[in-house]
Amino acid sequence: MVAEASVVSAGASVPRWEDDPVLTVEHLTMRFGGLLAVRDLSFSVGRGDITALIGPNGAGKTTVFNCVTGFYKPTEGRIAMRHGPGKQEALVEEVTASGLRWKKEGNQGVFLLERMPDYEISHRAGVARTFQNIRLFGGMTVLENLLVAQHNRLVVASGFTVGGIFGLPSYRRAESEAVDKAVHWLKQTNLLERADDPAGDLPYGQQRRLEIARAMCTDPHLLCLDEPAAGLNPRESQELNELLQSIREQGTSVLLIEHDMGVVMEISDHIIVLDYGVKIADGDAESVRTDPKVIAAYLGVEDEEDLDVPEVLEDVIEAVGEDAITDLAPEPMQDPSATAGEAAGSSEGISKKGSAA
Ligand SMILES: Nc1ncnc2c1ncn2[C@@H]1O[C@H](COP(=O)(O)OP(=O)(O)OP(=O)(O)O)[C@@H](O)[C@H]1O
Repeated sequence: MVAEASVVSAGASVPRWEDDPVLTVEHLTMRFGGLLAVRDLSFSVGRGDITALIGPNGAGKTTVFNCVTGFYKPTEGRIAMRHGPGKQEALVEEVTASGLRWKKEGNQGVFLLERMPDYEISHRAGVARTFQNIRLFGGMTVLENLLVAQHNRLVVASGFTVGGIFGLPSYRRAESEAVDKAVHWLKQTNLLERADDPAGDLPYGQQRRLEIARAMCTDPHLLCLDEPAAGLNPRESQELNELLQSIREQGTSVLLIEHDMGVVMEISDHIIVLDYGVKIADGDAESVRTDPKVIAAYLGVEDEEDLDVPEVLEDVIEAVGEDAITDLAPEPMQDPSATAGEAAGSSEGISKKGSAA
């Protein structure tokens, strides 16, 4: 059950994700040579929400993920991650103007991800990700994979080796906390029984869950998942839904790219739809599901098809030109019993559909 999608703020209804965003993407553009993969894209990811980024193949979803997680440097745009509640507009503007990459003040913090290298994005800004293709250490055990994810913290606790070699109490404490955290996420992902098995021996669905567990061991503020349901059977997809909802309940915001609409519509608080690198819809599941632009993008509907022009007529138009057949076309049939309003309504429906494609 997803939470209420909007809050009333200063008398106006503002979507919750605009009011308390963990991440804002503003005017993001990404070019690859002559190819414009993402064009002037802006959206917010609400704190504590599951947000889905969807769209047909090649729409630019992974490119957006790669910009957010520092694998690509955007051509233009600002990507602001926030720790602590609220929009923190003043702090965002201050960091932007100062040329700094990030700034923390008490329990608040702003991180401009487009200025940060990928390791700082995960380590400082608290953004973790998984990939379309599973990237585990196949020869290590399941537990070791989760301890490697906490390597930075353990290295610091070891005083950069000395404490680890001599087994200082601070290191032993950090090591035991790391194991506790790993066990917590092994339980959450139903993998505790496989803790000592090589990760490469796990079935595909379990490897996907292990990737999520590994990302969660870094205590992220934002978990980015690239097609987590790809290749899962229906039972595994259902388990994934439950896992992601439980991650949200434990306070981590989730941003996911997903083609499985069953997963997206069931668990998402907020959905952003891309097509050809441009945002075509942004709202809750219900508004996106029924948006004609989204339906058209997914079905690959062209204007003419949308208006029910038969394929043969398109061929004729191509052969003789549109002007030549306009004169021949009969007047549209009208039900004599229809009122003027109904007739106007039906033509408006068509024009809306047409403009939506
Ligand atoms: N490194 C790159 N160099 C050149 N072109 C790229 C690169 N990465 C992505 N593209 C192009 O950018 C466009 C968007 O690709 P992207 O992978 O972001 O789409 P997507 O929505 O994630 O697609 P899919 O659902 O198939 O994964 C595509 O035309 C793709 O070929």
